[in-house]
Amino acid sequence: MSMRIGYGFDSHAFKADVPLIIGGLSIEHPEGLAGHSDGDVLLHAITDALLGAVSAGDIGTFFPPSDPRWKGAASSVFLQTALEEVATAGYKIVNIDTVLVMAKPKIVPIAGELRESVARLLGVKPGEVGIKAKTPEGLNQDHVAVAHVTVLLESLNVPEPQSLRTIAAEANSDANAEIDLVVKGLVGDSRDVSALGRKLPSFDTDDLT
Ligand SMILES: Nc1ccn([C@@H]2O[C@H](COP(=O)(O)O)[C@@H](O)[C@H]2O)c(=O)n1
Ligand SMILES: C[C@@]1(CO)OP(=O)(O)OP(=O)(O)OC[C@H]1O
Repeated sequence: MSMRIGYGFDSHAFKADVPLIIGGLSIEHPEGLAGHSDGDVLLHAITDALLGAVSAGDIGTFFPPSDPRWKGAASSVFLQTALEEVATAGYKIVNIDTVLVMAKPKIVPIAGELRESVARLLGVKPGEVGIKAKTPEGLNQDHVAVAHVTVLLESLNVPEPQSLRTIAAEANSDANAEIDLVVKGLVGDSRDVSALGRKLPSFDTDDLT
């Protein structure tokens, strides 16, 4: 089994009169996050962490901010593409850990809901998602939301070539037994069908002496 680690970061400025969406969750707050898309800072950082873990580029290479198709888009669309890249590379998520940095709103009271939302979007259990928060103390960034994300992946369970051979051999012998049964059903037990499908000499071998 092989493991991969990914790291993602994003930041968005707060903006009046837009909905605040973090981790796919609508949060009651007087301001939302500015962005070309819905500005979901956490889903953008998770998307980059997943893409980075499988060396598949970053969110902007798949969804350029210059492309009008992504104006106001739900960030779950970006996340879905990153999940497909992870699966195509032959990996699945082990766990994910996050830090949100913002002065307001307080994250801890809604951390449970955030975990549920992110876990649902990722197709993992809530216990595999960590949500933590910090204020931007001393950074003079009270009007900005920042997200840091790490993700751990492990390779999908692909059978070893040896067990594939065993599966093929078993399937083959099952098929042979089934053919024997069908032939017996058709011609009855009076004929020996065990040699059907095998090459036999067309002359009597006793004649060889
Ligand atoms: N937006 C936030 C920021 C912080 N918290 C919680 O407060 C704790 C103290 O934060 P400091 O940045 O002052 O160290 C932090 O550990 C979080 O539990 C929060 O809920 N939401
Ligand atoms: C998500 C994209 C999609 O156009 O735009 P934004 O919502 O502006 O988000 P950002 O994290 O600044 O940039 C990544 C872009 O790909």
